[in-house]
Amino acid sequence: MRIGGRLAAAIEILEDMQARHRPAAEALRDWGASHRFAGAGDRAAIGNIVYDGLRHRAMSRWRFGADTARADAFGALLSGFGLGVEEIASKLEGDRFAPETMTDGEIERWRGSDPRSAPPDIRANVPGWSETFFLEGFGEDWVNEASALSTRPPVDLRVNTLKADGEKVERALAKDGVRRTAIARNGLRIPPVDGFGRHPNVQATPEFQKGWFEIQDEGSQIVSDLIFAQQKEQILDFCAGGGGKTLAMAAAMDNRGQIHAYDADRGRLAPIVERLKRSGVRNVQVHSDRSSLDALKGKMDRVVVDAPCTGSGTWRRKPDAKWRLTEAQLRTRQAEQSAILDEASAFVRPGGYLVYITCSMFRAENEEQVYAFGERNEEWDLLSAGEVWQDLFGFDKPSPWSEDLNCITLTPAATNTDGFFFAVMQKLS
Ligand SMILES: C[S@@+](CC[C@H](N)C(=O)[O-])C[C@H]1O[C@@H](n2cnc3c(N)ncnc32)[C@H](O)[C@@H]1O
Repeated sequence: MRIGGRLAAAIEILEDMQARHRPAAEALRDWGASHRFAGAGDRAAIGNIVYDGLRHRAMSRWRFGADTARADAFGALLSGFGLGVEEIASKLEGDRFAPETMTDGEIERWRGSDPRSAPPDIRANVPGWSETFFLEGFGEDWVNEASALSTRPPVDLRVNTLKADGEKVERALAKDGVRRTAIARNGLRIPPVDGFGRHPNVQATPEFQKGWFEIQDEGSQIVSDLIFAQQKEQILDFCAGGGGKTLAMAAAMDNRGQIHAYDADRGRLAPIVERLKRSGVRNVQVHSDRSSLDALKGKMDRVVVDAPCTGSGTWRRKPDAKWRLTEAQLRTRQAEQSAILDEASAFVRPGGYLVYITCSMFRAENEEQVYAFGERNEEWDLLSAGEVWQDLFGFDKPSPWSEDLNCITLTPAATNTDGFFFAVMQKLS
């Protein structure tokens, strides 16, 4: 397919998403199933236009003055791919599969609009309602922080130290352009792709099948490190999901001690079994039944709450989610988070630790939850995650956001990772 056909397909998919309120991955998959002639390269290229269209949606629609899939898709080529107006016109010329090229009116509107004069939420490419929530956490830096969520993400790998080391994996994937991550100790990174490029399918490699590495964003690796899981400890991973952090902790513990992995949603927990096997993890007990946790009350050295959240820290990877999220959903997540913190805290032994993690950028889901928990429960102390950071990563790495060295927030702008929040509290008695 030429660029015109790819652009037309992206517009069709974006229209479908808008009309049926469906996630991008689902709309792309259905389009692929009904257009079997399109090869892997075409699908990836169409995906890039769709995802960049969603990443830059607010600014594209503002500049074109149109709330349309067409504005998203042309905006993707202009802002995401960095193509010029003339360049696009010449690429579409004579292509019978291309959509109508940009009209004089559209070009005039695009060129006549100055992005710097756009309202802050447009410059940040986020929903208007979220401005207040970004402002609470990042103050006058909020537009810079939020707009970094519109960049393309890398693919990050965590070397599974139970089976391999960094050099071994780096050698095996050298042709894929992997390099060491800046902060995470066992991380490798394949940088974001340009233009129509696509990342290699590293999950298809024999090294992945052998369990040498996992796909895990560097931010997720860093917070897994900050949990500071110690060999011989008893740890409850209360929101284990597919086990991303469980696996990282198991490797940090060198398969010693015991991790109990639980999730309220059995479907989300299910993949963990296969992943544990592939990774050679032997110190994890999976609990799909809540009642099987009863015997652990008051006995755990650490309890990890990787809470359900808005996922605003992952908008680089899931830009459709930012346009679907509502303030009401954020409020629902907050209520869940405080209930889960209260429930999970009962498993911590006196002197033990409660770790709270989200992949949200919003203070309302992060510091506010931790401070409110402290007010409800006086026998807990908020510890300095900043000191653990310095012990683990030193002083020469990109710095996370931290009001007081206690809680830590990673962001694409600050640490070049997905957005993550980390806090740890100790039970005094
Ligand atoms: C951010 S995800 C966990 C991701 C996972 N820890 C990882 O690293 O791959 C949050 C998880 O919390 C689970 N969850 C939601 N409500 C819960 C509850 N009341 N108790 C336990 N888990 C819950 C969800 O099913 C979801 O899998």
